[in-house]
Amino acid sequence: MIRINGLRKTYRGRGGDVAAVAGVDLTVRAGEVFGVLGRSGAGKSTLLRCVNMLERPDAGTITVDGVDLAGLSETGLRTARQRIGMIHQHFALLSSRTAAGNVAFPLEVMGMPRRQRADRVAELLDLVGLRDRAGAYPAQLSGGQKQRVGIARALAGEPKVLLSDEATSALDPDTTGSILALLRDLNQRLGLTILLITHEMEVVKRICDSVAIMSDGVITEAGPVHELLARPDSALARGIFRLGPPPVLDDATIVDVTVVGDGSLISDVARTHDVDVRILDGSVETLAGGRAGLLRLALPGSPASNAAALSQLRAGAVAVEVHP
Ligand SMILES: Nc1ncnc2c1ncn2[C@@H]1O[C@H](COP(=O)(O)OP(=O)(O)OP(=O)(O)O)[C@@H](O)[C@H]1O
Repeated sequence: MIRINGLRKTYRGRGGDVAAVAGVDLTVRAGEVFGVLGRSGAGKSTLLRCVNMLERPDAGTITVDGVDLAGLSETGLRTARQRIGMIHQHFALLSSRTAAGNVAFPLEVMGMPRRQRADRVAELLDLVGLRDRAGAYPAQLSGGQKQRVGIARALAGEPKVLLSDEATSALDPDTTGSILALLRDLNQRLGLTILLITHEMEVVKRICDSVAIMSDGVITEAGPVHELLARPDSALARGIFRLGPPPVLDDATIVDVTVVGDGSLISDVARTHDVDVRILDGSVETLAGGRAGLLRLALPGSPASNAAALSQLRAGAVAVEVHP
């Protein structure tokens, strides 16, 4: 749905040049929630703003739903942008307009007739659970309600893609949870592809199917969350599952096992090989709706004597690391 190739954007300033995006390739598949995770200054906003050409890249191509954005005229770009919604950290609502008025704004720009517009606004406010606040001004709305208005407005042009620029960073944890749940729901109900940027691992854990980790203008790791968890050197896995250094135990095999699902693999292995598996430590998370965990196990005896049990673990787990 979104293809980014060789993207570069450098800001030139008196203090020197800043390569905000220094060569990025990314593919976001249709219907997925894709998160770009990184610290402040990593280049995430610049990357996102290039995807709807609010920022003109210095080099590289961006294709959204098969359309190469760089090749479009200003008029072509305006049309393409209607198919790419965007929501913002600080909501960017017009304070002089009600919730309904804010949602109506892009429809007015599109030239939709008044009667049809009123119906569409009601439908959009319904979609985000805010019909009863249609007449409220932004100053009368909570942060979560403002973001719901922002989401309704972003969906006005029936976009296929929604860009989210730190949409929950200004919200408290409970409200963050409800906005993330809404985004997930819209993703599933409307088949909406969502590309979001965030500095919060929690956002990735809650709704992302795929993730890219960005640092100093480049992507250091990218892919579906469950595939990244299977990579032994994954920074995502290290960020999600935090275990301390393994203890030193005599005559035991210590093994870290990444599992998805209900973790029944561990009891299967214990039963099949009649081995007294102990769980020394563990971290279990719900990721994009599914369970995943990193469990640190101790099996009595050496790795060689546990070869059969280890091979069953390798066959059933996402990743297995045996400590020397
Ligand atoms: N308009 C601009 N002019 C000059 N430098 C800029 C501009 N926008 C961003 N930068 C610089 O580019 C780098 C990347 O910024 P960007 O905002 O894309 O990062 P970010 O990961 O989104 O961080 P944050 O979450 O703090 O916005 C930073 O060093 C920033 O100072």
